[in-house]
Amino acid sequence: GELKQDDLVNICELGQGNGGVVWKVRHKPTDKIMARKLIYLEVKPALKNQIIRELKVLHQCNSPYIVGFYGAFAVEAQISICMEYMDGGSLDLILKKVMRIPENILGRITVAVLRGLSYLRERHRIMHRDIKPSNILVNHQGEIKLCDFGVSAQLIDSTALTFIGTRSYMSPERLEGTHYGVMSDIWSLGLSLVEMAVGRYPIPPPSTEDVVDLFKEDPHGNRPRPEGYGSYRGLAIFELMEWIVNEAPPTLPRSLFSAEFCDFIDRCLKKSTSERADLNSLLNHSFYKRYETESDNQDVAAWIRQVCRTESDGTNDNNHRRVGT
Ligand SMILES: O=C(NOCCO)c1ccn2cncc2c1Nc1ccc(C2CC2)cc1F
Ligand SMILES: [Mg+2]
Repeated sequence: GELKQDDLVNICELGQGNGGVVWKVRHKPTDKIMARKLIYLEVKPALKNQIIRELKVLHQCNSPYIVGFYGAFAVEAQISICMEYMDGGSLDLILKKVMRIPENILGRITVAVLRGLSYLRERHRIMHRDIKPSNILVNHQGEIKLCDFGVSAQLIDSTALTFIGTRSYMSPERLEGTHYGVMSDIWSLGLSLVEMAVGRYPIPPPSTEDVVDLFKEDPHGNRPRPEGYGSYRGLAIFELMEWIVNEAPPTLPRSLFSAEFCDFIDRCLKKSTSERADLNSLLNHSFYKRYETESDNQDVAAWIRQVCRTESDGTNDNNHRRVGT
């Protein structure tokens, strides 16, 4: 049945994105645990009703690679989007816990994102529009799913001016304001994978010694993160956008990653959309092929357990309390 505010009980806050806050809630009538995103919108009632109507299309968005949807409603100026609770959280938070994500896990993430993008395009004729680590969620079953994609055109229009992220995963053509499409999602995927592989936002690209330093292991096999590690101390947002449009795209260091992974990234991060790989060619790339055969999610489930265990019992040096952002 329809979700309504009075049936939801707050358990704890899961996070604050630009323009939205997400709560872990319990739906009393069904005792179901959900994630409830609240988006503050001062729009005329007609537009609010249109947004809710457009969000209801999410009931038809059923894929193993898309976060489940329970319902959407508006109370005054707040839009609520109630979705599947993913107990492993988003990949940006995971990345803060570990130094970087191993290539085999990035391969499984790549399979899930490409299959999620294909599902959205083939079945719903939409692109994601906001691929980045914080919009890729995982759970303890080892499932990897997409959220926060542009299903409601009116919500996109109503929030276009406020939802500018702090760091840009936007493609050069999108930053230049020319037409863009799912090719822009491919750029964002490439940039997100480089960030998760190296352990820091990749623009401006880390120097070779930066990367060697990022990968230096102490004898115990991992290194506590020094202050400010991973948190982006570089360019201001406008300089960053200029860099993306004018400078060469980031690449992966070939000495630390497989040739297939490096090639996959290079094809995603072509600045010219005509040279950039499209969805179908990536679904035939050797890097994707290497991981698409996995029949279950046990490898990811084991990794998530290990990451969450180290965070809880603090066995891992990675968990030194980090100051700064
Ligand atoms: O939340 C968003 N941006 O995040 C910025 C604010 O933290 C956005 C943006 C544009 N959108 C256009 N239509 C929807 C959304 C949308 N939210 C959203 C989309 C899909 C789902 C699926 C059920 C999983 C959940 C969602 F919350
Ligand atoms: Mg988000």
